[in-house]
Amino acid sequence: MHAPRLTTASRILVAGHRGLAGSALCGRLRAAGHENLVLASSSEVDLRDHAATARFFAEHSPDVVVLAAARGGGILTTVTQPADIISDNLRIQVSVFDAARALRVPRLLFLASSCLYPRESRQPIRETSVMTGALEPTTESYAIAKIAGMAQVRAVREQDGLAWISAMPTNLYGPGDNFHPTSSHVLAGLMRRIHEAAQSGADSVQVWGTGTPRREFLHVDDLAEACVTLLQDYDEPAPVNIGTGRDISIADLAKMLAETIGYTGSFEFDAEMPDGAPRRVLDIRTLTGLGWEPRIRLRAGIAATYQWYLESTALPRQREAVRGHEMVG
Ligand SMILES: NC(=O)C1=CN([C@@H]2O[C@H](COP(=O)(O)OP(=O)(O)OC[C@H]3O[C@@H](n4cnc5c(N)ncnc54)[C@H](OP(=O)(O)O)[C@@H]3O)[C@@H](O)[C@H]2O)C=CC1
Ligand SMILES: C[C@H]1O[C@H](OP(=O)(O)OP(=O)(O)OC[C@H]2O[C@@H](n3cnc4c(=O)[nH]c(N)nc43)[C@H](O)[C@@H]2O)[C@@H](O)[C@@H](O)C1=O
Repeated sequence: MHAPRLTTASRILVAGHRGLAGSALCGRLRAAGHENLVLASSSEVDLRDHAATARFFAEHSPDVVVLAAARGGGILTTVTQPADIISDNLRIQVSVFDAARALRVPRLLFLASSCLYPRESRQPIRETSVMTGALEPTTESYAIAKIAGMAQVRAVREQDGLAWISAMPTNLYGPGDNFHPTSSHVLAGLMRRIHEAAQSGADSVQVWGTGTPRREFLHVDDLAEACVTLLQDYDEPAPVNIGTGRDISIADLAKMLAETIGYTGSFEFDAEMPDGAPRRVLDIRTLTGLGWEPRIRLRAGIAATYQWYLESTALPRQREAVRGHEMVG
């Protein structure tokens, strides 16, 4: 099996190109001269639809596929919508993999997730820990869909000899993130809540859970670079971790966000909300062994993301409010 080279002539289908990861990857590919991108939003092609996905693939005949489309969200989404999450993700994965397999697409990268590791994994988590223990209940349906996706990628690789690979990104953040109050991941959700508290002069901000869980945060531009490294240089059956190898408690993340935003109030921890996994930090030696390393330190990444948030979301909303329009959430 020889993985085809990624060239500027490659037709690269990025599924999920409007999302956090997909948009950063498209930016990275275009910056390197890859203009031959095959893209469709979910309203153009619903990837849960097996027949529509097959037609889309047949029409465009991609050489490379990156599956960055998924139904995801933060801990509250995975707790409250497990049935939608397992069904949509399994269907998206099966449609995309079957369509790519029918065309014998030679190169495919599937983005799984670090949340598929067992809850009590030894830290930092090595790739060999996949399926070695019970899952974290708050993300179980999402994790099982991702594990099934990785199994399908590996099975196609074995049966058909195609150079398909899987990666497991850690918690991502950056420009283009979802800042919705309930469906977002922690960094974007807290950034918005702390920003709004600073604007309104609130004395305290609510933080979900106990603040003790530890997470690892990777800027999405580093993720995009990691995807390119894997497409260029990795062709093994084992899935690869994408992270920073450094973690931080949620309480300390809240403090770092407050320092960036200039918020001087206090935090109230809501222990009624789920904590999720007690700790998740990845062993990234497989990826650093290929020459990739994370470049954006968390404090700098948070500052850049906050700047993006102000420019894209907060300032237009403030201008609307000044003009007397209703503020939209
Ligand atoms: N964000 C994170 O912290 C992490 C993400 N991941 C994984 O990385 C990948 C990318 O995540 P992220 O960028 O955050 O996700 P986003 O939620 O930002 O974007 C997901 C994209 O998937 C597309 N999509 C969803 N459902 C469908 C559908 N039925 N048909 C077609 N397209 C669909 C959406 O397209 P549209 O906009 O057109 O509706 C959207 O742009 C996912 O596989 C995710 O599981 C893994 C670890 C951490
Ligand atoms: C990568 C992985 O990420 C997800 O798992 P998670 O890391 O547990 O998700 P999270 O980012 O939503 O929360 C991290 C921690 O932070 C706490 N927390 C505090 N305050 C807020 C808050 O305001 N919002 C959120 N969302 N969490 C908060 C929260 O209680 C938890 O302890 C998977 O769902 C799945 O989507 C996935 O792939």
